[in-house]
Amino acid sequence: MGETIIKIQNLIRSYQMGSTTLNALNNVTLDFTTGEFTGLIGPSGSGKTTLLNIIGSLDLPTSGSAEVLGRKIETLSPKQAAVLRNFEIGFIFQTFNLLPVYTIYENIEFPLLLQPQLKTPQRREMVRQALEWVGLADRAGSMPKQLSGGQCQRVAIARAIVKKPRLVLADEPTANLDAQNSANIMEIMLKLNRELNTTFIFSTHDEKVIKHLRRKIKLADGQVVSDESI
Ligand SMILES: Nc1ncnc2c1ncn2[C@@H]1O[C@H](COP(=O)(O)OP(=O)(O)OP(=O)(O)O)[C@@H](O)[C@H]1O
Repeated sequence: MGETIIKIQNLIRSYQMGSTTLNALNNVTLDFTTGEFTGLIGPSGSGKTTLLNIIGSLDLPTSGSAEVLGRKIETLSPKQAAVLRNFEIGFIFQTFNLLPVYTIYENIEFPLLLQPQLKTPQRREMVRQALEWVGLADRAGSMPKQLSGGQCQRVAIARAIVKKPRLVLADEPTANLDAQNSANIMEIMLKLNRELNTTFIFSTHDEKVIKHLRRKIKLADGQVVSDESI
């Protein structure tokens, strides 16, 4: 059993829609430990992205608490939340979110520039290593538009892991990929999980992701309806 790194307690995230309140998350209590390879699974609108966003300190609970890597998300100032994200959490999105006017190298280097203590030679070595992890060492000088969708997602993975975060949050990472590319990026993430013990939490309804998960948390209408580990 690994160390508990995320503790979610009685979490509610609601949105006011005119006179009605919609509970995107409705009393969620969950723990996550180091080295998990876990998915939040559920139909559209079940609250997967909302939960990932709160864990990633991109959003705040309405009530309840979310403790992530020793910090209570609901108590962080915007600056403290940014520090947590910049230093300790990697993000992967379904739309890749690469910066189109920068090279692949620069895209991967970008999160390292937010850590001023890292000097150029260190950054260069870290980017080189991340490119190798995802099999794109020969494309450092390319622009995102010269790469396929699968290659762009591999760049996004490299960007997420270049700072060796303890936690990677991946929101529907295979949504825009075909079967072969999905298998490929899952293989890369499994390898990172195995070799660096990086904790991965996915939001997904893709069977190509689900079949690799060691823990499956099903959400429906903002609530946890099952939580199974193999
Ligand atoms: N900014 C917002 N304002 C109002 N309602 C919102 C907002 N963001 C999310 N919601 C609502 O919260 C609920 C949960 O949304 P969420 O995006 O977390 O679902 P999801 O499971 O990730 O869905 P999908 O698989 O489609 O991405 C939905 O009913 C959604 O409409």
